[in-house]
Amino acid sequence: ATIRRTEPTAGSGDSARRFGTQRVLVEPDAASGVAVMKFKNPPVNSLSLELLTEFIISLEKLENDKTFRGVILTSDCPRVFSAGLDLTEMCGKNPAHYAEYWKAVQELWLRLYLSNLVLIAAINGACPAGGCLISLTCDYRILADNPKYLIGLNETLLGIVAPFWFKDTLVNTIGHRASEQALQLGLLFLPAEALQVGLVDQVVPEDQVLSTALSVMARWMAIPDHARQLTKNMMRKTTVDRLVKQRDADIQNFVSFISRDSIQKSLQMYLEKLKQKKG
Ligand SMILES: CC/C=C\C/C=C\CCCC/C=C/C(=O)SCCNC(=O)CCNC(=O)[C@H](O)C(C)(C)COP(=O)(O)OP(=O)(O)OC[C@H]1O[C@@H](n2cnc3c(N)ncnc32)[C@H](O)[C@@H]1OP(=O)(O)O
Repeated sequence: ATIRRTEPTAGSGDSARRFGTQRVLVEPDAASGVAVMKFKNPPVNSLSLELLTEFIISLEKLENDKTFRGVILTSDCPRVFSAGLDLTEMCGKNPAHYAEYWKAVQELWLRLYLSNLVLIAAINGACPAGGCLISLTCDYRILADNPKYLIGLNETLLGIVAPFWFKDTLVNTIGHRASEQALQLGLLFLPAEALQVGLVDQVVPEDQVLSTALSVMARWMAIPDHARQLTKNMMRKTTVDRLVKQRDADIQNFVSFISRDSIQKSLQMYLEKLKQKKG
């Protein structure tokens, strides 16, 4: 993927020179040190290998540019934040592909979860499974108050299982008992329920998600970076190290699990159901 610069937005000067890749738009505002990263992989921002790769490249570019201290993650696709992992990457492929794909999923989580940036999820659409995981890696989550925008780790509804580091991220957010129930039942929460259980930090009208994210960002960026970053690291490093210590085993575990005939059948059936739903 190549990072492309696009023309500055009208009347904004250099600080809003947009850049990004085909599937990840980056709208940086150097003056405030905040960049907005938008997933743009229509129709539902499914986390394909390409999107994961481009996301990692764009995130790394922002982390290496000391101008930026905070990033807001949001969607350029209407009604959907992200539909989660791209199911077509996990069925009908070969073990080598599954391994490559899972390594990219791990990489995205590792980079987001321990990022030195302030990360705020401006959730402007449905946020199941892998989409929910991305929002959980952020420091703060704002969800649009729309009953269609469900959020949760619903993997069991597909007949698959969220791996331990998905589980750990949820437990770190909503606690063990709430996570135990949510993961086993594959719960997708309505905005009010997500707020109540602590899965999101704020629920606001749809047209206020981004402005709310910007004002929350200002509050987080008022904290001296070094102190905040060390504190974030203290809170999250044990969780991250659990995966780092067994990344290859986790990949092998994924490949053997996803390659099972029964799992392949569940995923195919689930994809078919998604397509019938439209018919
Ligand atoms: C012990 C454990 C060991 C190892 C680990 C084991 C397994 C690893 C996996 C565990 C982690 C998995 C995480 C995941 O993210 S799995 C993906 C789960 N995602 C979902 O369940 C969401 C499915 N999608 C939806 O519910 C809806 O699409 C959504 C997001 C609400 C939007 O609805 P709508 O706007 O009506 O759009 P459509 O449903 O019509 O979809 C449009 C189009 O997109 C296709 N599509 C939707 N979601 C996905 C997806 N996740 N991947 C690929 N494609 C998707 C859909 O089929 C439609 O396609 P079409 O061709 O008909 O246009």
